Amino acid sequence: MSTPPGLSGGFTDGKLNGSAGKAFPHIDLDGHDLPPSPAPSTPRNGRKYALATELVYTESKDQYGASSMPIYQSATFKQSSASGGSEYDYTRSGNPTRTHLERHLAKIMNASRALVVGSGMGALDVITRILRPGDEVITGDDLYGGTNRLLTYMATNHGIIVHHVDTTVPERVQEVITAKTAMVLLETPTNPLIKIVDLPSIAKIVHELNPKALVVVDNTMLSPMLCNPLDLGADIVYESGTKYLSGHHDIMAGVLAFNDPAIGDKMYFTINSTGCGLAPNDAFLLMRGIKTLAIRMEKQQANAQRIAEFLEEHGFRVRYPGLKSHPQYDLHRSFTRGAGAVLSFETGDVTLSERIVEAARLWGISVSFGCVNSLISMPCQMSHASIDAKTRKERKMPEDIIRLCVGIEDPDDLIDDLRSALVQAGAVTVTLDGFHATGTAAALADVPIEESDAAAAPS
Ligand SMILES: Cc1ncc(COP(=O)(O)O)c(C=O)c1O
Ligand SMILES: N[C@@H](CCSC[C@H](N)C(=O)O)C(=O)O
Repeated sequence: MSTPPGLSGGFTDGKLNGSAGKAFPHIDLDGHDLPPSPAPSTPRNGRKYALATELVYTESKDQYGASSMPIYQSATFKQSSASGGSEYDYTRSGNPTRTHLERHLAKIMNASRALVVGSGMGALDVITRILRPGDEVITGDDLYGGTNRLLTYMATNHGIIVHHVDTTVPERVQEVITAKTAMVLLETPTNPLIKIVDLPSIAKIVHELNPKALVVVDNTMLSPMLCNPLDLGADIVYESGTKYLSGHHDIMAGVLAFNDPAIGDKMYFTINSTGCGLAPNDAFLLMRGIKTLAIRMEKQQANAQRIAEFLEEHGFRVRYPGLKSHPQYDLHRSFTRGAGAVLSFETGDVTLSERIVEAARLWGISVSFGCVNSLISMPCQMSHASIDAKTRKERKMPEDIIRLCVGIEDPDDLIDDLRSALVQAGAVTVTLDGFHATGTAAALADVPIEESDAAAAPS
């Protein structure tokens, strides 16, 4: 699949695409040529320029022409008459700073409308409120722990039937679609096993078999810089603005985007009714973060590629879609513009993984990702701990898996710190020629990822 129209300015494997710039000179990657960018003047949903340009380009509607939209820190607005006549009345219903951000997001997400709420989970909550008892939801068997928790809550308390299937195989989704399927919820790459879900194929299957079912995509792992699910057949795209979009881990935010006005109206109704819209101050910070998304993602992704290659070269089995060894390397490239900055690897031993994580100095032990500083975590004990141990085992989530979320630091510093942590933890054998993964970690590297994932697929 070629790059969708209007999406020039993306990049992959540390290389910028088209007119947006040149590869970082210190990155020696075996780069891949992207399809040529469409003419940058192709207008689409109000976009004229390459994405990197559109991220920073805003048309301020501020009365004083402020170059950065001010924070309208006001709960209420004076109306010109008792019967209305003013654009805003109350910040729960709408606020100029929030509207400015929403219009900007709609533009960069190729949507006709975008809305912002207090967190990524808040966005999913707004979406799932359209479900009714008896409705069926199809989703993955490897997905963010909080998403799993909310869907489990819906199933337990609101009569929603949730099917967890291996969404990396479109036929598994096809097998469970019925007239009752109201929603197919997809995440790609999956968190934390970094499996790739074929969004265009699944969206096509779902719309053919049940035109009423909504295809919902969580784009948190890629951001609009690397993927525009609405162009690939999604009806609703949402993401955690806490991650790449804001980029500094200083706010929580959630973003929703759609093209169908009826969907937008329903989502807005819920946001206004429940009062979960993003506060003006956070809207300001999110807007500020978005302007540097291209440059942050470019650096984070280039760093992630270096780290993934470093680990693989030293005998670890690494899950990262920028590596040719990833079983779905070509599929990922077919509908995205880069591999992102989250990767995971296994050691085969929980205690060993704990030792590595705790020996790291530069890498902070923290949940979340998409931020300027690099993080290391053990998903089964941290981000995915809300999935109970029995379910984790059934879904064959490796308890020892280590997730790395790569930031913008100097990559040599990150590699040095990781190397020291591996040595200190006893995860590698050091020889005069260098060092190599040892014991179970080394043995794991001999088992192709597709084999262990196939073993993990629920029957
Ligand atoms: C893939 C994914 N989706 C959604 C969320 C939820 O976002 P938030 O933490 O902003 O609620 C997270 C992380 O929290 C995530 O990793
Ligand atoms: N204690 C939190 C954990 C948040 S995980 C954040 C992020 N999505 C990640 O994958 O690291 C919770 O229970 O939700």
